[in-house]
Amino acid sequence: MSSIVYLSRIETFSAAHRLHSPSLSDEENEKLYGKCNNPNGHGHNYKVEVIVKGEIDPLTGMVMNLEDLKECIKITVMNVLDHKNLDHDVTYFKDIPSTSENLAVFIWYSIKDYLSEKSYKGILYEIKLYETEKNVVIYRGEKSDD
Ligand SMILES: Nc1nc2c(c(=O)[nH]1)N=C([C@H](O)[C@H](O)COP(=O)(O)OP(=O)(O)OP(=O)(O)O)CN2
Ligand SMILES: [Zn+2]
Repeated sequence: MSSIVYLSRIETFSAAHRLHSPSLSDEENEKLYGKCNNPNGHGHNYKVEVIVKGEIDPLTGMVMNLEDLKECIKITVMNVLDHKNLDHDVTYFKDIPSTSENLAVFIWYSIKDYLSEKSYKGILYEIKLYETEKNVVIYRGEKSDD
């Protein structure tokens, strides 16, 4: 019987954003998001933890080569999000608010697609995104029924 192990890597990136929903009026946005709706935005030093899950390969002793995970995060997260304005530089956030919840889902699908192309299909287990030291979002690819 093979052991199932969770392997994790953490990276940090800096990005600016403004919480603003295009479906709401300016007044409603200001009321809902408060200081985070500041028209000129604000920034965070985000921390993202990417966790993969799988059997230990008996030949290599690894669930996944960490060099591959490092490269994956560099291409899907760092190159796309680090030192960027999420709302202006990332098309995904053109029409949806750049909350941590939406950002975690964006990162999940970017990493999932990358890993699938690299023969690591189904290995992604969890994205844990720290917007601040106190505000943390977890996404595991789950969807509601509706
Ligand atoms: N559900 C969510 N609520 C909020 C989000 C979010 O992404 N999802 N984001 C924000 C702001 O962007 C930002 O995170 C708020 O920062 P801040 O209040 O400074 O962060 P802290 O809570 O860590 O700081 P305190 O000093 O403890 O207030 C707002 N809401
Ligand atoms: Zn913010």
